[in-house]
Amino acid sequence: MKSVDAHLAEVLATIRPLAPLEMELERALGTTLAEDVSSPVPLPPFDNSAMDGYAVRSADLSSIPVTLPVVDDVAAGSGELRAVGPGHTVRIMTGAPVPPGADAVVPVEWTDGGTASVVINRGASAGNAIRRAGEDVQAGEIVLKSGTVIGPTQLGILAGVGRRRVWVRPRPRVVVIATGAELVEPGNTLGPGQIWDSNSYTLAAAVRHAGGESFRVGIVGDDPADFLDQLDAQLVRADVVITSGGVSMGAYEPVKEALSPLGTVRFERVAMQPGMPQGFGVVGEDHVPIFALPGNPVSSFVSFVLFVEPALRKMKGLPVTPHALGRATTAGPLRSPEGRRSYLRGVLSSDGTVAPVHGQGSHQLAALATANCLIIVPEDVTELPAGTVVEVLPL
Ligand SMILES: Nc1nc2c(c(=O)[nH]1)N[C@H]1C(S)=C(S)[C@@H](COP(=O)(O)OP(=O)(O)OC[C@H]3O[C@@H](n4cnc5c(N)ncnc54)[C@H](O)[C@@H]3O)O[C@H]1N2
Ligand code: MOO
Repeated sequence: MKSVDAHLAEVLATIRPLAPLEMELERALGTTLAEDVSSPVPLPPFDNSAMDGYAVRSADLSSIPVTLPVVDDVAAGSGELRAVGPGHTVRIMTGAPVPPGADAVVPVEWTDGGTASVVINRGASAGNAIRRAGEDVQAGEIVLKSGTVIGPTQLGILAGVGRRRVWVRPRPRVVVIATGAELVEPGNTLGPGQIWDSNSYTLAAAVRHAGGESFRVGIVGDDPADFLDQLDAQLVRADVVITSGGVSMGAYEPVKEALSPLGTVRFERVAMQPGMPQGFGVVGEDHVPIFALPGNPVSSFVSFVLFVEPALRKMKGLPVTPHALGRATTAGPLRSPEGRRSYLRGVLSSDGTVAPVHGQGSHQLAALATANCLIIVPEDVTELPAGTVVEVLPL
């Protein structure tokens, strides 16, 4: 059997980072910056007031209280500024440019709030409540480097330096196709032998969680020709395709039957539990990568975590580092099949112990939903007593 590590290495050798494209800022959340972005101007662009109050010459406040005539009013956005001469003051609002002559701002709370003249009850030294031009960013300074994932605050600084469009590697577009004649869309009534399709929901959500854009395609039955038709129709909008089901040894395995003859998708047994049957390769003229994941709900999810998530990172242009594993002490005994690496579903507690959830079958989706980690049991280990230190992969 092929090792988990060898399978991941083969997947990553096929996957390429998506080509950068120029995108409207509004759409750029979750994408990866593909250029260094600098500011064309200093930020703030001009000295401005940090408070609502009065712009003064600090030397005029040498004896307190002092009454000064108010010669102007400057709101944020004011373009025309009258200089503050000796013995004068100008009423100023937060964010408004500091007029020439003034070297300090006195907050309104330290005054009687007058509009024609004002009584100032407290002194202020030069620079008080003034935000200097360039204090945040110098003109020409790089504010975000290529390779940064754009979150809300990164989007904010891009707007803050005046960008409308940016070069990014987009979020991978992932088409998710569930296969199986027994599957019914949730919300519909189950007939005999039927179950609700959960995999396409889990996988599409996992894609979004990992920073991709997912398209859940309606259920495909057990006919390989129908599957190929659906796949063909979807390829135009796919950077990657994920299918679930139809890859093992049964009489009706549409994914395997449809893709095997192409010669570009390999179906193999990977030495893991769950998730042993795996298909991976490329399809269509554009060689779109396709993950043909096993149908058991826990198997398809674990396969996503181990193989698809790193592939999406690579497509986004991010470094693919090995999964960050933690260590924990087992709260109960564990079992694992000989020769396969187990990813048991567990609950990791803050005291550093990890307990396997009740229900370790590959079909036990409810048990999976209670887990917060995968407990890794190496290939050569079949039993572990309680109290053993194990590696865990947080979910
Ligand atoms: N004779 C053998 N039988 C099986 C083997 C084997 O090596 N020899 N491998 C087993 C393992 S391990 C797995 S994993 C599964 C993989 O099966 P398939 O990928 O072909 O998936 P299906 O047969 O279509 O479905 C398996 C199971 O999962 C349920 N399922 C499928 N799709 C969904 C969905 N979208 N939502 C919810 N549940 C789904 C399906 O009803 C089946 O119960 O094969 C074993 N058999
Ligand atoms: O390898 Mo299967 O994935 O046990 O359920």
